[in-house]
Amino acid sequence: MCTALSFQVDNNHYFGRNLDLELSYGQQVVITPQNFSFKFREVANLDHHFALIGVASVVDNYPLYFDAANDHGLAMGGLNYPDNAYYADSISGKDNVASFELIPWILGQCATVDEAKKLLANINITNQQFSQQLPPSPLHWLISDHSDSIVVESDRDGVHVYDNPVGVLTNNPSFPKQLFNLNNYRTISAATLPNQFSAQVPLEDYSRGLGPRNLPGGMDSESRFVRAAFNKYNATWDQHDEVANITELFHVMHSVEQQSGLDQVATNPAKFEYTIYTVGYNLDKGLLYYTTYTNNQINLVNMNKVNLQGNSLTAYPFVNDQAINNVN
Ligand SMILES: C[C@H](CCC(=O)NCCS(=O)(=O)O)[C@H]1CC[C@H]2[C@@H]3CC[C@@H]4C[C@H](O)CC[C@]4(C)[C@H]3C[C@H](O)[C@]12C
Repeated sequence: MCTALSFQVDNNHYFGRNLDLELSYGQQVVITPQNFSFKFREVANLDHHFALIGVASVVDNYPLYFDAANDHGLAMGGLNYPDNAYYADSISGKDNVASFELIPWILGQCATVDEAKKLLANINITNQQFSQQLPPSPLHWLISDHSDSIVVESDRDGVHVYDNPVGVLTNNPSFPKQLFNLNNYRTISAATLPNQFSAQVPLEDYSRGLGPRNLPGGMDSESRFVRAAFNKYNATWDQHDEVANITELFHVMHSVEQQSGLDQVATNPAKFEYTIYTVGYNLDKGLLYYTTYTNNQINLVNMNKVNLQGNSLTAYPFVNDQAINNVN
């Protein structure tokens, strides 16, 4: 399970993502500079492209991105979409892009959601595997720029590119169903509303916080979709203060985190899915902030501190140790 979202506060643009899983793929924070050569299976290679910062497993010097942003402020995350994702064989005349190539192919060339839509117009997401050990993962993708978001789903009936007016994505069911489900929560409110149950039943406003009481609290993907959207739209953002906004972003992301021990893996009952990492990108400045399950401190990696004209990857292992601030 995973959650991703984007939001804007005046001239500041952010993108957040939780990775919820019971195992690690050896992921790190990886910066890909503009002259790193992206070799693709069928579409033309990208020898010169936009620079990327994100979370990836590096295998054979290839960054397999889970989520990333480019130096023009476009961000993208791949989230689990099991049983629905369907990748086809190559089709001649189409842009045949393997599922694991989609993030670098889009972020390497597109500065905006509109440009991504144009590039996606002729796509076929193929079922080629990165390697025998790494078969294709069933994913769908959230793509966001400074003002818009779209969702890409490759289903049995073809590739769909949906406008995403709320800028949130979790997992199953398909995006149109998740978006429709928000209608069921239209009376959830940050304010405590008057008793509408019946004038004949004197119900009391006995506690603060009754307005959003029926916001779903579950770890499942429908609950997280509704909760992430409500919490994002009702969060108190600041026009100017980057630290305040990043702090708020991590509160929203952690409001849909998976606490370890609560989400047992059906196929392996000794394991529990938990929020391995949370990232928050500042899309204007090329910044990647993160926390991990065992390190609540916010860590920052700045893409501009490496030579973005270079041709080799820079990888930073996650800092997983808890940083306790000793006060006395
Ligand atoms: C599993 C994760 C989604 C989290 C999630 O939702 N977990 C629910 C588990 S459960 O379904 O509930 O049991 C997804 C998100 C991004 C994915 C990587 C993308 C790059 C690369 C693509 C290659 O083709 C295969 C290997 C590869 C490293 C991928 C591994 C894995 O698939 C990643 C980590």
